[in-house]
Amino acid sequence: MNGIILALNAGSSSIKFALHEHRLAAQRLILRGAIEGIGAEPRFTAWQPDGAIIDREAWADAAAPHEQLLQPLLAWITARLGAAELAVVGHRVVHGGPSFGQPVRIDTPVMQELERLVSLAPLHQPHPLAAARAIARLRPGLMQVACFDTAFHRGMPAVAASLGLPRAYADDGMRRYGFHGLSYEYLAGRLREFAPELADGRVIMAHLGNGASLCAMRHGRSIDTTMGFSALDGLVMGSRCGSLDPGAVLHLLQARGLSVAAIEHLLYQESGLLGVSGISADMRALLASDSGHAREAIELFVYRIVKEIGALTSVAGGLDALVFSAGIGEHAASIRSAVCRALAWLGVECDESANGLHKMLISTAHSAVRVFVIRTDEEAVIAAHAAGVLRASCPPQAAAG
Ligand SMILES: Nc1ncnc2c1ncn2[C@@H]1O[C@H](COP(=O)(O)OP(=O)(O)O)[C@@H](O)[C@H]1O
Ligand SMILES: CC(=O)OP(=O)(O)O
Ligand SMILES: [Mg+2]
Repeated sequence: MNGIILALNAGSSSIKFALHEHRLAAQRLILRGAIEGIGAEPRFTAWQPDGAIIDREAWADAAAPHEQLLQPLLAWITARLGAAELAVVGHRVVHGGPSFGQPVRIDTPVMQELERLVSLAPLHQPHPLAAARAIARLRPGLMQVACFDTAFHRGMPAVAASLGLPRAYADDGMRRYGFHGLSYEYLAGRLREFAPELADGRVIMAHLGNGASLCAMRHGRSIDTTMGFSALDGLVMGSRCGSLDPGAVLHLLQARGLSVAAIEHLLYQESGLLGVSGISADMRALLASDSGHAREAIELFVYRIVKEIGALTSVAGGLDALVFSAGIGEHAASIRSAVCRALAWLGVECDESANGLHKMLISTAHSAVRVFVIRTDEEAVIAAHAAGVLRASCPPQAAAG
């Protein structure tokens, strides 16, 4: 099976994409791109594999939602591809619910099942579904594949997945699912490549982007993670509060009289770094600010990471390696440094000069825990999964190519 694979990753504040060529069962990156700052100042950028910029422009008006940005994105991709044909489109779908534990071809029943999960991930789930519908209209017959953030955590021990609710609710799919699984799958693969002696050990990965979570791994598999039933749980994020006493939700409903829609908006869109700082959900803006509220927001962000690393270290029975990734984890040296300082009791020792240079290994030779910065690539995992589903659907003689 040969052809071009489009991987689409609609996150909460960005749409990232990549084009890969699939030939002779190997994948080659052609280009990658992103629309960032969605909801504030959408900017489109496309890069060659070596990082050179192909195109950069401000796009549409500030209020344009994900859906409106898809049309110009698809037009740009089509123009760029020229005569080359897309063979398959892979989508990052945040929630697979109880039904989907591996990548699946999107058809009408799958689409209906995924629509039912929108309320569990209102910031994310609608975007790939809207994209899949738009692509089906423009290119009927083109195979589309859903790749799930939740799938990586499917094998989590039952005790880690339990919400502690009565059994009937658990039987009905109310469990801790975990997210950012495509990123964790990529990071686990990379760690195995360059530090195979650590890949089977006690590892905590920190995916710190607009959405943020931690994942504890043994043998490269998830044993627990900070996000749970929804992508609201765990760490403080750009505009999500993270772990919240459920009593606070009852209070908002009963004593404050907020509607369900207002509470959903409050918890997903108005809280976290944005809510605490009153300035921005964007870590860059907070780091550049001299406001006391921005400092408080950053302090809370770091505090929750440190606290949850403590909990996950207990679950893993110790810590051999800590990996920072995603927008903040890859670029914000001061955040990494603050987390490492607070983990000195675990024997974590950051090499500040390597950290400042964003080197891949940022712990000192004496550190009891090796600390890495690894650039994540969810799109590469999406492309590999999409190619796998396409290959599996090809007749054997075609699949040989
Ligand atoms: N150089 C940087 N310094 C600090 N934070 C950064 C930097 N670059 C990106 N970020 C932060 O990364 C976050 C976005 O991460 P990303 O993984 O791209 O998000 P998404 O969840 O939309 O995929 C934002 O908070 C942004 O401020
Ligand atoms: C699940 C999630 O929070 O994703 P993102 O970080 O892309 O918002
Ligand atoms: Mg992301």
